Amino acid sequence: MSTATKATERRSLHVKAILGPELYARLSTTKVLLVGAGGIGCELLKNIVLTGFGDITLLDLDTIDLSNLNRQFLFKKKDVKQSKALVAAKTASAFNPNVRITPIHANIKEAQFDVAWFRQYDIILNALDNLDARRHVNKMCMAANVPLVESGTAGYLGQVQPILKDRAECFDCVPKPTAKTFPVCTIRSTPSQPIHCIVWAKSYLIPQLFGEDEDGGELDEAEKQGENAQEIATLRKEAQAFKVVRAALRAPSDTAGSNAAKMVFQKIFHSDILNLLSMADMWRSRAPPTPLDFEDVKTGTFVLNKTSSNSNSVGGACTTTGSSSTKDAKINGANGGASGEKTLSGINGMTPAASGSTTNGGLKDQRALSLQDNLELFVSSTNRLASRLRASEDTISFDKDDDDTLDFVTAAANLRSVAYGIAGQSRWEVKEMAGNIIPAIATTNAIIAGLIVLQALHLLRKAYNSLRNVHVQFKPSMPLSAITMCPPNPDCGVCRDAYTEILCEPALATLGDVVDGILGGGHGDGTGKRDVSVYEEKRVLSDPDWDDNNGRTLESLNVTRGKFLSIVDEDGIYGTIQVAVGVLPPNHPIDGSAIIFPVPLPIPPKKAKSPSSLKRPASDDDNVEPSAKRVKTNGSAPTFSPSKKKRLEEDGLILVDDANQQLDDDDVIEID
Ligand SMILES: Nc1ncnc2c1ncn2[C@@H]1O[C@H](COP(=O)(O)OP(=O)(O)OP(=O)(O)O)[C@@H](O)[C@H]1O
Ligand SMILES: [Zn+2]
Repeated sequence: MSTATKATERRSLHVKAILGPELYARLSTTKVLLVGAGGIGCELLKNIVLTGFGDITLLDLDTIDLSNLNRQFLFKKKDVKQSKALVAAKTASAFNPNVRITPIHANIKEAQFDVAWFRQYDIILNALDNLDARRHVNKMCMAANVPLVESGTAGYLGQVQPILKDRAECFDCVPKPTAKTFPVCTIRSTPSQPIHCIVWAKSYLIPQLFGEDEDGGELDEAEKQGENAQEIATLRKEAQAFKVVRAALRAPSDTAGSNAAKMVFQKIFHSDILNLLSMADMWRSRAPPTPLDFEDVKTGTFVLNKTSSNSNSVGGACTTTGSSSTKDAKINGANGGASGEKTLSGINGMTPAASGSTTNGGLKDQRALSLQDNLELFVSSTNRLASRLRASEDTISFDKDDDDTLDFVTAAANLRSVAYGIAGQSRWEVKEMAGNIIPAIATTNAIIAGLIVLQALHLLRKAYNSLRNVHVQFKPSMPLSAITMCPPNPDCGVCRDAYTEILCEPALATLGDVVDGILGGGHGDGTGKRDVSVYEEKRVLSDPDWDDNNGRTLESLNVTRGKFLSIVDEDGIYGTIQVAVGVLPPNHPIDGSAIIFPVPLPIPPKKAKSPSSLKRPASDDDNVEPSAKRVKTNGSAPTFSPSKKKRLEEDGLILVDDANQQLDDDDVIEID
């Protein structure tokens, strides 16, 4: 026996003693899937290897970034840009010579990872950082009936949730916390905090300048609806002005394009602010903004309190009750002493490293930026983005890791902050706020990874009474709270559905054949032919009054491997049947049937509810009813031209027209 093997044996003595010989022996053949090799994933991989799990599949779609190295300790600097799954598997294999780790560099949502693939595992451990992937794995685990341990951390906070179909709540049983919301007016007209300016730059300005062109359709529509004509005229003027600067940003750099950055600046920080000032009602209870002037800022002669003289009231009063902005802010060295009295430093927003200086101390990203710094950054980042548009990119959207967009958002948000007398932010802070980043804490990840293993062991032992939802919380008196599992939410649109699977050739199987086959001919099976609607995600493929797609193949409807058909009972008597689409086995005869149906057919549970409370198949982000009254589709996903509001909402923000408006709690903040 080699020395290494002896050392491993010695080390496993403790684990064996704790787990007992039976469970310990079982672990070596237990097939575990670990999804995510990031902060939690690295800790967890180390834990399960050392616990004695012998057959691990590790899946992650990403490559290693330099910024991962502070906490994802399975990676070294030389590994940057390599696959996380491959490197983590290689590093952790050395911890136990008996472990087999199969790395997969892929997205867990890919079609190849269908229900049959999930079913091969004894347990699945999630170490993900986004809701979409979490929801996907949760649903696949419901379909495959495999236990799952879900987890997440956000700074000092963390959570572990064991999930087992029919026994405990699934990930979607409980609505997630509502996203941070801002009234539209606060973002568009009356910001009072740095975050308002950052959201404006990231979610409004970037799409306006670098996103898809707006067709003005929504204004035509608003006009038809008889909305305030004057306000619509103002918005049209604004849209027209955006068209001009958009064109300049795309024009060759030796023509109008050379001046594009200045044009954008003058439009958004001068003309638009003058327009806003003309709405006198808006500034009755709050300090008005100050228009900025490009040349004055550039030459250092800009004076902050140079207010607008235009005071025509055109209404448009905003219902938001934003606090008035403080106008005694100072511009930090902005004017090179030209006026002396106006200096806007980072004020509250300044990091210690940056305090007192614009040029020295701390990391480059953490220093406070002067007004002139911001102007320079604005011009250079606008020019960089414009040259990308001219070169090849049709549209550019914000990405915290895209330096050009981050620089642009930093500069634009800070310039707007100057206009509104709000504290400026360092690039670092803007990245954190715009990217919704909560700094990851390695210790929290480590605690959570340990708790995941404990819950996984309970699941494998079938010690269901020992399962707990565990929270790591910021309470010194009780840093951990363990909550007894709740039964599934009877209204959950994911785990209360009946899951089944067909194996088929999607190019031959028709929608009608699949649905008829699943419903079956009579009692004791799929409960027979009845009025149903059929969906794929949010697409309606058929309903009792519309069967145009029934003769079409699944392939032509884009319902292929890894996807689900949801069969919803229109009378509200039975629960929804979720039909997972899988592939025919390799030995299936060429002249065999195009569809293999499950035996026995699924029996959807009877619902206690009235037809009026019909629930659509769960989806991740809207509250549309399930019935066939939704957008019908011939197979391709419906396309929208999202309004500005919608786009802002897609950024994770719910925009309300009025600060008092009630919100649905369907939207969620992700924790990572
Ligand atoms: N759909 C997915 N399929 C596979 N892996 C995924 C998927 N979504 C997220 N992941 C992986 O989950 C891991 C989450 O880890 P973590 O929260 O530490 O994120 P990170 O990207 O490493 O760090 P940061 O976001 O702070 O830069 C990441 O490695 C990410 O690539
Ligand atoms: Zn559920």
